[in-house]
Parts: sequence; C-alpha cells; structure tokens
Amino acid sequence: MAGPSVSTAERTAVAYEVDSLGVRLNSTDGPRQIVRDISFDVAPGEIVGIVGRSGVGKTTLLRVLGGLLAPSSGTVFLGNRAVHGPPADVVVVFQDYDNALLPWRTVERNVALGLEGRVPRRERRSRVERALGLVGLDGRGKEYPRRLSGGMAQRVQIARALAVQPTVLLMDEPFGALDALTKATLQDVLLDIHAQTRTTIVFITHDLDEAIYLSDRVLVLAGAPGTITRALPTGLPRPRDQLATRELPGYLRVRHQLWEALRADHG
Ligand SMILES: Nc1ncnc2c1ncn2[C@@H]1O[C@H](COP(=O)(O)OP(=O)(O)OP(=O)(O)O)[C@@H](O)[C@H]1O
Repeated sequence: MAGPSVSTAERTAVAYEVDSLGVRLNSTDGPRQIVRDISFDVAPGEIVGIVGRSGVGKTTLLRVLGGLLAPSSGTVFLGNRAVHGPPADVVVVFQDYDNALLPWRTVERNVALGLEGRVPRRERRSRVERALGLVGLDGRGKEYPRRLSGGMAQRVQIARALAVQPTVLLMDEPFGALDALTKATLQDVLLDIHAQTRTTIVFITHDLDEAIYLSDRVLVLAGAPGTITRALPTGLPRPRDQLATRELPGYLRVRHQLWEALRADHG
C-alpha cells in the first residue's frame, strides 16, 4: 500500500506489515476493545500520518508499532521480524519534551543517551554531532535543557532519536504544543532530515494540515473501537513548501477528503 511518491525501488521491501490488529485493554468497566481489525503496510522511507478524534486509539496503535504494547489479536511485522517488545532500530518520540529530557545532563549528553553502553565513545561523539547538525543545533551541545525553548527542546529529542540511526521513527503529536511558526520550522527540519536519511516515519497529529504537508499517505482512524476507515495517498511533490504546497489543488483535495472522513466519525 505504498503512496505514489514512493519509488519502485523502495517498494521491494516493507517496513511495517500490520495484519488484523486488535487491542483490548482493561478499563474500570472491564476489558474494552480499543482498536480492531487494523491492517496496513508502510514502505521503507515512507512518511505516514495518522489522524482521528481524541480517544480513537492513535497512541495505542503507535505503542503497538513501537513494541511497547502487545496486540490482543493480529500481527505486526517490522521487515521480516515479528514485533515482540521494542525493536532496537525503532525510536519513539513523544510530545512531552519537557519531561523527555534529563535536566541534569547537557544537550549533547541527552542526545547520547540511547548510545551509551552500545556505541564506542569516539563514534558516539560523531553521531551526536551529526544528529545535532541535522536538527539545526550545532554548537548548542554544552547547554542545559532548562535554557531551551519548547521548540529547541523538541529538536533535542528528535536529535536523540536520530543519533540511534533508527530505520523507523514513531512520533506522537511531535509538534502539538508549539506555536504556529516554530511548528512550521520543525516540520521543515523533519522533512530535511527525511530527505537526507530516508528514515521511515509514522506520526500522529491532530493537525490535518500537518498530516497532509508531511505525509506520503494519511491514515484515518475512526469508529469505536477504532479502525482505519481511509488511507489517502497525498501524491504531493517533494521538496515541499509551506506556502506553495498548501495551495496545490491536490493538497486541497486531500484536505477535503480528510475533513469528510473525520466529520463522518463525529456523527
Ligand atoms: N493503559 C490503558 N488502560 C486502559 N485503557 C486505556 C489505556 N491507554 C489508553 N486507554 C484507553 O484507550 C482509548 C484510546 O486511547 P489512545 O490514547 O490510544 O487514544 P488517542 O486517539 O491517542 O487519543 P488522543 O488523541 O486524545 O491522544 C481511550 O479511551 C483510553 O482511555
């Protein structure tokens, strides 16, 4: 199910293969089916956005992809391996960047966190430097998180994820708490990183425009229990531009379709 902007060469393999996934969780009223019958593939290097109303199960789905939660039914494959527990080459970035960074560590030591005990010191240093460069924080490594703005802190969290050189980046509302301009800047930072690394990215957002702007394909999660009701390829050319891309007829068409799908879910 690769989007049209994913080249033929990249379709030869699948990053994720999700088949008939269901999750039941215990609530105060007993076990509750949160999501059901979810099937989709993600191609290597693809960017997939997930949208849906609050409580529909987006984070639950992302946690399953990250191996942080076991499905109650169905299977999740990463490449040719079944996901049981967090895979080493998948990193999850959460929205809560304030709590994600360790305040007593400098920026560079926060970025190095996932490498300690796994990567020799010299390589660690070069990976940290490269990751800070990718998010536009060259020369800021010696600072402490408390001196950083929300946007900067989120850059550090993304750098920490990139330092691990993951094949997949999972992001839960990565730019949700940022002002419009900082958000737009970080969206473009993410697209630049993607152009350089071709990391597969699956992310959740409440912002439909963000979903379309960043993605090759947008999945709509709807219903109760939640399931995928639409999978819309955006078909938009890259590199993207904050003004020009959002004015393309194709962009507006996808936006219209997404609104319709979400409005239907709100009844
Ligand atoms: N650990 C848990 N135990 C029981 N129920 C849970 C657990 N985690 C989430 N839920 C329930 O599962 C449902 C889906 O939650 P989830 O966080 O996946 O939704 P979401 O679509 O990400 O919502 P939001 O957009 O508000 O973040 C909610 O009703 C939530 O209360």
